[in-house]
Amino acid sequence: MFNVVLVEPEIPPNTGNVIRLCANTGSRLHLIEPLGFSMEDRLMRRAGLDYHEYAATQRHAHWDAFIERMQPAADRMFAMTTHGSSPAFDVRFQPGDWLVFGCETRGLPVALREGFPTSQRVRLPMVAGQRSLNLSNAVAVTVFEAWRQNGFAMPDGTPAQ
Ligand SMILES: C[S@@+](CC[C@H](N)C(=O)[O-])C[C@H]1O[C@@H](n2cnc3c(N)ncnc32)[C@H](O)[C@@H]1O
Repeated sequence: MFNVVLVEPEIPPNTGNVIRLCANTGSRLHLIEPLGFSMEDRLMRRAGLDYHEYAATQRHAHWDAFIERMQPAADRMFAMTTHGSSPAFDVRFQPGDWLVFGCETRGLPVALREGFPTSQRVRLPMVAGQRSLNLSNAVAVTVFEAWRQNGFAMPDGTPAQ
């Protein structure tokens, strides 16, 4: 349904959580390398993921390789960032949208973030003075909001159970 893009994630359990979230919501996951860990990392293994949960995960050598391979529509990509000016709950998400998240310590690279129109730099609300949400929590909130807006439909049009 949606495409989740993690740019250079660093912490295995976060990516493990996102792999499971994508499997549970019918989303595709794109991991932009370099990753801060091996997919065989014991902390990834500890996430206890089943083989089928990896099925919707693709790795890309770097951002430009991702763009060249997937050809995402520029107007349907959203940079999820604490520096965003568009509140996530005001965006009208569509099936197939690309939701782009930064890494745990650095967030999205500034040049990449500023390549998005301000209307596509999207923020989740937080209490004033807080720094950021955990990466996998930010992905979960965003995917469920996007999915909710689209009636919790699956790619083949059937409703979720
Ligand atoms: C732990 S945060 C990164 C924190 C980093 N120190 C920074 O300043 O961006 C990891 C990612 O989660 C997403 N995220 C976390 N909190 C968010 C928020 N309030 N709004 C939008 N995205 C958020 C962003 O994609 C961010 O790059």
